[in-house]
Amino acid sequence: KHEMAKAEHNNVTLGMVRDSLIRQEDTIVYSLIERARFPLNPPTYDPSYASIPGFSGSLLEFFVKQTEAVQAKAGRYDNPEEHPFFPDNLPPSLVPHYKYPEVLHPAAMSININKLIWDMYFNKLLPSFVSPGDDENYALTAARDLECLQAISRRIHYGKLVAEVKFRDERKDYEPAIRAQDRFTLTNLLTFTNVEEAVKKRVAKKAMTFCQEVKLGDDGDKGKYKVDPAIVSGLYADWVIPLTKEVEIDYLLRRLN
Ligand SMILES: C=C(O[C@@H]1C=C(C(=O)O)C=C[C@H]1O)C(=O)O
Repeated sequence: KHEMAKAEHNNVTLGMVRDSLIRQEDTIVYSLIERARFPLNPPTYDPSYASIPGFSGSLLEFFVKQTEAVQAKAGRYDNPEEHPFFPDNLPPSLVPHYKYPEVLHPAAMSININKLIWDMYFNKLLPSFVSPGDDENYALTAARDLECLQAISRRIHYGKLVAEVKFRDERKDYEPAIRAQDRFTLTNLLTFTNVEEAVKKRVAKKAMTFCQEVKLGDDGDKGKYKVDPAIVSGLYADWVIPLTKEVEIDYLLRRLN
């Protein structure tokens, strides 16, 4: 059903987890492409745009909170790989409980850095890759924003599984650093610069491939992309990779609790 089911029997490898991270790159790139179909559409984020009875906040916040409530009832957040942006007051799941294997240390449950992801997305990323303007498609715009947020959040919080596999593989190296709560040593242990470089290169290449305007015949206007590939690889370099490592460290610091 998902990577963590395999980890239960200790047969998940770092390579398998990395394969999932690679597959998630596609989802993230495509979600950005779909959001970039719309301009910024500022009223989506303006609390004074719509007066929704019984709700105070922007249309975007309304859309996310309501969507997360429905998805919670459908069982989405029973999956340890999924993290809500508004975890307080989420309704309980209404579906038969799927027994997810206890792969991660229980302390993993308390790790949710979606506030950081939310702020990065709306304050830094969104203005950098969509065109200014307003086409009044606010509900669709909010739906595309949530797709981007959920894809990015899932990838970053996968750092918990990456950290668990690394811990199991090299317990003797990680234990002393965890007991010392030594962030610096943990960061050195879990960092694979060659892998990070490969991630940034591959993401840029995927953006070049997925984002290009496909023309029949050769009418020569090369180089036009739906989303600037440099912005996509910049997202990984500046946010996705650093925040994934933050999750790895937060998880490892709690691993021996
Ligand atoms: C996710 C991992 O941990 C770190 C984070 C990486 C990333 O976010 O892409 C890549 C390599 C590591 O520095 C990994 O080792 O695969």
